Amino acid sequence: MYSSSQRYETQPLLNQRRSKLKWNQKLLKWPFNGILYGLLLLGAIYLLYVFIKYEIQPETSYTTKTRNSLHILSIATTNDDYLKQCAPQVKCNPTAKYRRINGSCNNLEIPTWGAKDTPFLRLLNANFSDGFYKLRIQTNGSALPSPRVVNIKLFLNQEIYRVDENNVLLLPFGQLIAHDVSGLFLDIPKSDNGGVVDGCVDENARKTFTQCQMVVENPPDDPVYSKHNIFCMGLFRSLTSRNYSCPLYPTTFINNNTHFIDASEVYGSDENYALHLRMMEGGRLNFSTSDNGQMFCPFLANKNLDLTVHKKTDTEYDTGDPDNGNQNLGITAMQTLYLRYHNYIAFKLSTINPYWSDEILYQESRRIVIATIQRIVYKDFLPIIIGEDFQEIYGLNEVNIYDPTINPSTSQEFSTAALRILHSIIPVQFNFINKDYKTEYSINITDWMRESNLLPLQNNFDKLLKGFLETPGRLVQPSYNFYISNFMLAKFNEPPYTGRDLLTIDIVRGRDVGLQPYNYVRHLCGLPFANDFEDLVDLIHIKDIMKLKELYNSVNDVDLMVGLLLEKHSDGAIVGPTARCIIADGFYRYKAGDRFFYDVQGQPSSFTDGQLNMIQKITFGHVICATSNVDHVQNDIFKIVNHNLFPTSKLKCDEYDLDFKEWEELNDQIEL
Ligand code: HEM
Ligand SMILES: [Ca+2]
Repeated sequence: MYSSSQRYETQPLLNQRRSKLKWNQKLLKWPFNGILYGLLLLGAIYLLYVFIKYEIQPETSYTTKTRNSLHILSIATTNDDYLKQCAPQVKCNPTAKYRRINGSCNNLEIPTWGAKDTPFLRLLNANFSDGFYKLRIQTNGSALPSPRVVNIKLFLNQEIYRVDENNVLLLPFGQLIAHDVSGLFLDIPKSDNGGVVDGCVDENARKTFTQCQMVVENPPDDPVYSKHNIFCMGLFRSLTSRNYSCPLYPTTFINNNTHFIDASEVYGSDENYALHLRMMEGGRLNFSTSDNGQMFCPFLANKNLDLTVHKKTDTEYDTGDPDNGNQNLGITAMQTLYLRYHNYIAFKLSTINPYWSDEILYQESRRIVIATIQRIVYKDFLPIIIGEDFQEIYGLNEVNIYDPTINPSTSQEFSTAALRILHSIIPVQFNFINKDYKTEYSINITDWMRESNLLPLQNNFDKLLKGFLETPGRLVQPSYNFYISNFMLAKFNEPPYTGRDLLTIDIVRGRDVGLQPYNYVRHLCGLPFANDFEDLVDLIHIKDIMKLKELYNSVNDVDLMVGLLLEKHSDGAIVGPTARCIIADGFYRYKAGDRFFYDVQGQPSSFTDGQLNMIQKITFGHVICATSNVDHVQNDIFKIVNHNLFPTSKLKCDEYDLDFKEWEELNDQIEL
């Protein structure tokens, strides 16, 4: 499968072939040579069949029209198994104007492509030690290094304290998009009395419950946890297709959200859930109001989330992403922003078209919200991540590129490794900045996880947004901040050392879902296959290569997440070439594989020229102005603009008005 590893074996193979020839010549004299050659012929035909089926036949993606030399093809052989064995029959209405909530019927030939509860795509076949589900081991048969040890040796305390030219807003927006395209749920084992089984507390559970196989032992000399007698991290494996009554081989993982960039974190990925978020009046989404009259996602009382998480209060919000919408203050702020934006547009449309039904107002507003998110992703966000030039030559700036042969699914390599590189931009703190550009206070992100009750107090939402815009971000780097690397999800009122290590989790999650090691993915991306550790020197610093050598037995064992974090960044990008390749592949799929993408023409869902023109004027700045009391926004929304040095360079929110007249009297038949 991996041609370069074969290439390195060329010499011995030739020798073998020479000796075989002599053996074959002897065989010619053998009376049964006819049978032998018959069998050989059959074998050759079979091999040819396998080769054609699995290797030569390109992924049904990328037609000649859109394909270019930077694009990669999935060479996994299992991606169609779900379609063959488990995909439900779905009836689609090809003239429907609005995308379905669960993402089905986007592709009319393969209606489940990109839908909620369908598998992540694999770019390379899964890698499990038993070929099916057991965690990967090293090529020499020994256990892989503990992910916590990998973190300690390579990344912890290696922080670069230089600030970025990008601001903190890149973080919550990036996380919003991550949750739009990916939702991997945990398989939490329960005991007979319904309690969560913790593999750290109960060592037997590690044998009884496969879900507990991922428990991470912290080393006895752990620089942080050992001081507090914490020797174990009780992590769980992810839900598999088996949990969805689809027993695929090898183990396959399911995306709980729609794969498309379709604001599923705002509206939900499930029809009933989406209905429950709606007010059913004026096209609006349900909301709660704070003491000072501001709009927030509906407050929920006494919601029992994760048993392992202690709560300071019961304030929580009902969002389209019940799993993650409350995870930290940043993401909850984004959820709030987009709830408000939806209701703002619904209100605008209702004043233009007072006779529109709730349904039309909801769907048209949703369509506009999705379009603006897609625009921000491709215009502002992605160029920062993969670099403007690369984005251009990859073809990601081309418009109207829908291609029904492209599978829009999120790849496992994308969501469980490449995009997670951006966990390194998580800062220690969020700042709350007031109208006078003064930081009123700061909070540690890790102290307030799953506890977003600060948000509706006073003008905190506005100050937090201002903080995102005005605080320089943390540089992408091969090290997560010290708090998220040790104290994530630390329990309130207990010493803060009970927390988790996000980097350890990211490494082990890659093993959980069976990602191939770095070397193979790097090679898929067109980079030279490393024959030994030293070959990594093209992209990885020699001091890190030395550490890799101490940790791993072979260069073919290095975890994907680890290699991606260590790679030198590509020109103009904030990630290295392998991460860039996987990320670009993902965003290409979300655009070229989405029939409802906002700039697609000639579909029942297409915007009119006038509407498209207007959509193209909506920036993230506009969204922020429309939904908050922030009064100035920078043109380049993710960049730091020093207010004291350039006091007039920002746009004033009250000069920012967009009208929706292009939607006026749009009384044509709307098919749902
Ligand atoms: C304060 C900010 C953030 C925190 C606290 C955070 C934390 C987490 C946690 C705890 C997980 C689940 C880990 C697991 O069990 O496997 C996760 C998953 C993930 N994160 Fe983040 N994250 C943050 C920001 C970001 C950003 C900025 C990005 C990228 C732009 C990102 C991308 C992802 C992705 C792709 C996943 C996998 C999602 C899935 O498949 O369910 N995260 N993050
Ligand atoms: Ca989605």
